Amino acid sequence: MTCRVLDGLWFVQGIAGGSASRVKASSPTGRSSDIRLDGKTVLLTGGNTGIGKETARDLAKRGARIIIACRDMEKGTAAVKELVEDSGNESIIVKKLDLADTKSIREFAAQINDGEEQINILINNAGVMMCPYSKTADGFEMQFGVNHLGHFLLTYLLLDLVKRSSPARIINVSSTAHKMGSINFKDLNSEQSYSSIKAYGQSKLANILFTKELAKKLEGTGVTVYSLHPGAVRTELGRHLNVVIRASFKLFHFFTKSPTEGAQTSIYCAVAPELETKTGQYYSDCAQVDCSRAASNEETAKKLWDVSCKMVGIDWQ
Ligand SMILES: NC(=O)C1=CN([C@@H]2O[C@H](COP(=O)(O)OP(=O)(O)OC[C@H]3O[C@@H](n4cnc5c(N)ncnc54)[C@H](OP(=O)(O)O)[C@@H]3O)[C@@H](O)[C@H]2O)C=CC1
Ligand SMILES: CC1=C(/C=C/C(C)=C/C=C/C(C)=C/C=O)C(C)(C)CCC1
Repeated sequence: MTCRVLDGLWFVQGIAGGSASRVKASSPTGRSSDIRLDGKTVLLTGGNTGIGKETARDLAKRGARIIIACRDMEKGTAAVKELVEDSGNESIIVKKLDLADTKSIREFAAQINDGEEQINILINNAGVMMCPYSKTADGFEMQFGVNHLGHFLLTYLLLDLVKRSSPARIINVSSTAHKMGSINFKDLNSEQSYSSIKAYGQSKLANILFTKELAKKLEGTGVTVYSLHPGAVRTELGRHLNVVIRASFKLFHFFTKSPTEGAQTSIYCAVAPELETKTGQYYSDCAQVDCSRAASNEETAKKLWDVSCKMVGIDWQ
């Protein structure tokens, strides 16, 4: 089977991407991608809907074994049924993972480490955006807890398996919203004051800082790491946006991407051969792009790493 995902799809650089121009979504070399993933295993968080489900669909069509990690088993089972039917790939499974609970993350990782022989591609995709103030089971602000700390701990717990599966890739789905955030070390959990948009920005900035620091630590291991902005994509992520903003997104439908289009940069980071020698970079519309200065600050990245270790109770040098 040949899958041509990068060819023939026209992407919209979303409103959140800063430009409304249409760009051709092709790899830097302009090649379409018919890469196969037979014999490879992909683990993807939040794969029951949105960008995650479309990423899973594509990678399943390439022959990979797919593990969808999601918090709602009913939704996850429905997604697996749909993806198996569509792709003809029966090697798609769902496992329970609630990133808002470190106990669930540890249980999930233990099951994967016991039951799986390899993880060649780990896609940290799940996310929550601009929710009303709430805390995870461990008392972390929800967006920082799920989007950053949950994936930080998950990656740590799966890393030996990922390393043993090298060449392997870790992909962190961030956002251009990282530009609106800063890491507020004095109040990471937004207990003193909460802005839902700043907290989202902080969590997405943390995704990029984590990517860069992890890439350095993994140099020479055969495991490469990427972060990305998928574009402004019509998914359930906007469920907490107010009605006016949602209506504007509907009105300016032309400037947003479908979930299939929004999945392309994740797929690109997962399969593009030209990325094999690259690590730690940030991508958008299937091309490497610059992230903010704050996201390139090595001191902040190191400090965030150390604080994150303390918060989730691990020693990760
Ligand atoms: N849509 C967009 O325009 C943009 C999206 N992104 C990023 O893309 C990624 C995917 O988002 P998108 O597909 O749009 O959003 P969706 O809301 O459609 O999907 C998010 C997924 O994350 C899951 N999730 C949320 N909280 C948890 C949790 N505690 N534990 C496990 N899974 C959880 C959701 O599960 P459930 O179905 O149960 O809620 C869902 O499967 C996110 O990281 C987001 O920040 C970045 C920039 C723009
Ligand atoms: C909820 C919802 C919508 C909006 C989703 C949006 C607007 C998501 C934007 C996310 C961004 C920009 C994230 C950046 O990191 C639609 C499609 C209008 C349809 C109705 C339901």
